[in-house]
Amino acid sequence: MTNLKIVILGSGSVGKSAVTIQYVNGEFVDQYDPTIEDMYRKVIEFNGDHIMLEIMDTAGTENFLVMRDLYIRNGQGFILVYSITAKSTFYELDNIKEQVCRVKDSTTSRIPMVVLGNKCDLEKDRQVASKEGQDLVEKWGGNVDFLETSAKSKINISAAFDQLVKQIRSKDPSKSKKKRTSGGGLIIHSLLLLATAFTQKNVYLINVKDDE
Ligand SMILES: Nc1nc2c(ncn2[C@@H]2O[C@H](COP(=O)(O)OP(=O)(O)OP(=O)(O)O)[C@@H](O)[C@H]2O)c(=O)[nH]1
Repeated sequence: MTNLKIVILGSGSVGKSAVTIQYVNGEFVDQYDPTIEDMYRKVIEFNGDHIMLEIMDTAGTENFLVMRDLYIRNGQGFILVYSITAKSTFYELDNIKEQVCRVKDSTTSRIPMVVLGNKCDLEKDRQVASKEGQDLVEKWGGNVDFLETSAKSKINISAAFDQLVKQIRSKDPSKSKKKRTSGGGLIIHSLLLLATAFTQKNVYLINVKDDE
């Protein structure tokens, strides 16, 4: 089974955990409990294949920002979340996107990325117009998807992850490389995979939540 590593990024209290838990467990968490880091797993079917999603829900609070580089390095796809009720969380996305591109040493055209304007059930408290979200991803270029979501009302939650998986599959650089990989290349590739798995074990062991 293929494993895909997804990282959820965004400021504190925008709903990263709520979106993830709604997707994985189908329930809405009402109370606010700041995340340090949590890892969730969910098996999905995509184009006839079974895929294990490993979803890393990261900390939005300042104290844990140094960990972000590590998660980004290991991630294959990124969900950037802001809250439509807090303008500052929207402004923060430019920095987060830059950080992802810097750590991955790549651009949005090659990095699978979806932007979520969460808490869209709170229309009366809206501070960020839908068009601002759409304009942001257009400014970034590279076919980044944008959706407004509600973890509470279960709006666009599955769609967000589906779109990300679709991007990971279509932007996957290994697909084009596979054809050209020689025997030596394969050994190096396997060693790299082993090294990555070892690093990830250390990272993910901190606090693993598992829906299995
Ligand atoms: N109305 C509404 N509330 C939401 C929604 N998503 C999250 N919340 C609430 O917002 C608060 C923060 O949600 P979390 O999921 O903990 O936010 P977070 O981004 O993981 O926060 P950190 O762990 O600090 O990074 C909680 O009280 C949630 O119940 C939503 O879609 N609608």
